[in-house]
Parts: sequence; structure tokens; C-alpha cells
Amino acid sequence: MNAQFPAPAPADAAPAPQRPVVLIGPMAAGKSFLALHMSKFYGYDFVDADQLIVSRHGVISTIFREHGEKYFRDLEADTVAEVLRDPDHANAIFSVGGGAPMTPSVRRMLRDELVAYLEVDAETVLPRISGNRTRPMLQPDPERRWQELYESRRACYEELADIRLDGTRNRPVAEIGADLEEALVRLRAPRAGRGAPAADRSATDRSATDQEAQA
Ligand SMILES: Nc1ncnc2c1ncn2[C@@H]1O[C@H](COP(=O)(O)OP(=O)(O)OP(=O)(O)O)[C@@H](O)[C@H]1O
Ligand SMILES: O=C(O)C1=C[C@@H](O)[C@@H](O)[C@H](O)C1
Ligand SMILES: [Mg+2]
Repeated sequence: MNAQFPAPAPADAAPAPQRPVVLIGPMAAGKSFLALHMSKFYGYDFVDADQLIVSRHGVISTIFREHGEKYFRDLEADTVAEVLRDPDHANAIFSVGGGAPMTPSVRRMLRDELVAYLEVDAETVLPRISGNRTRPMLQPDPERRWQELYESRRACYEELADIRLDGTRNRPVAEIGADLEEALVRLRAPRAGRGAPAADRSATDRSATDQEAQA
């Protein structure tokens, strides 16, 4: 959980500049699909770390084969850092690869960002990756490897999540997207003055205050 978002601000402070929303979650959860949907239906910019890497360095399986995983992780960390510091991407829904948050430097960056975690179950994802021969991290047994990876990464996703999105039971992307938009509107709404009586504050304002108290 990111203790710094939303940042506490006095009532008369200028609004914080908009930041991208970083979508995390396991491989084939639907992060890129959701980010694209958010750009089409809600007007966010679409930015995807894997796509940027492919456009600049070629296909991921070849990068892994020719240079190894560490080389890919370094490219990935550089790409995430570049997008996060680019003011042109301030309005983006930014999907990152399933393994990106496992890199310590990426994890540190994401602790200061607004992070949405797309949670899924094996029943939803296994049909999407069954028989896959191109995802290097899933070889040689995609179904078994996907489950092992999710188990080992789940705690990290949970730790970083400001927003948790339910992508289980093959939920349609339109429903997941509506949940994300609703969460963003709530989190980004101007907050009531700190001195306002509790009854004047919305449930989200109260839960943000509770989060600060626990941070
Ligand atoms: N809500 C959904 N309903 C049906 N199909 C979906 C949904 N979300 C994603 N898919 C399908 O699942 C596949 C994987 O989705 P996607 O590429 O978006 O996953 P990802 O989380 O970005 O994975 P990676 O970590 O590899 O980048 C795609 O073929 C996509 O069409
Ligand atoms: O989960 C992972 O480790 C990966 C996920 C993909 O999005 C790609 O970033 C790559 O195949 C590695
Ligand atoms: Mg993707």
C-alpha cells in the first residue's frame, strides 16, 4: 500500500499535479487490454512498457534469448523510469509487464505512484496462456509456471496496490474499466477541509484519512 497517495494537503493548497496510473498484475491478467480500453472509453493516454520495449529493442523472447533476463529487466526498469518522469504521460494509464514490480528499483518507484492491481484467478488466465511458446517466463510448462509466478509475486502486487481491481471470473473489460474509473474519480476528488465535520466528508475522504492515520 502506498502511504503517500493521496498526499495530505491543506485545504488552500494548489491541487497536486496529475500522475499516471500504473497497472500491475500477473502475466495475461489483461493489463494492456484494460489500459487500451481506458484510453478508448475514458480518454486516458495509453502507455504500455512491453510495447515500448518491443518498439525500441525488438520482440521480448529474442531479447531474453540473446541477452538474458537481467538485460530485459534493466531495459524494463529504464522504460518505467522514463515514462514516470515524462510530463507528457501524466494522464496515462500505464500498463507494465507482470514481472516489472519484482525489480527493486521499479518497486521503489511504484511506492510513490498511484498503482492499480488487476487481480485474476487461474481459471480466467490459464486458457489465455495455455500452450504458449513465446512468453519466456512461462516455458516450458505455461500453466504450471504461471501459477508459480503468481504465487511468488502476489504479495508484492498487494503491497503496492492503492486500488484493487477484480478481474476474476473472466469479467468483461468494460466492467473492470468502470470500476477503475470510479476509483480514480473518488481518489482524485478534492478533499474536504481537514477541519470539516466528519459528516461533511465522503466515505472515500474518511478512508483516506484513516489510511494516513495508519501510515
Ligand atoms: N477482461 C477480459 N476479457 C476477455 N479477454 C481478455 C480480458 N482481458 C484480457 N483479455 C485477453 O487476454 C489476453 C492477455 O491480455 P493482456 O495482453 O492485456 O495481458 P497483460 O496483463 O497485459 O499481460 P502481460 O503481463 O504479458 O503484459 C489478450 O489476448 C486479451 O485479449
Ligand atoms: O511476468 C513477466 O515476467 C513478464 C511479463 C510480460 O509482460 C513481459 O514483460 C515479459 O514476458 C516478462
Ligand atoms: Mg501487457
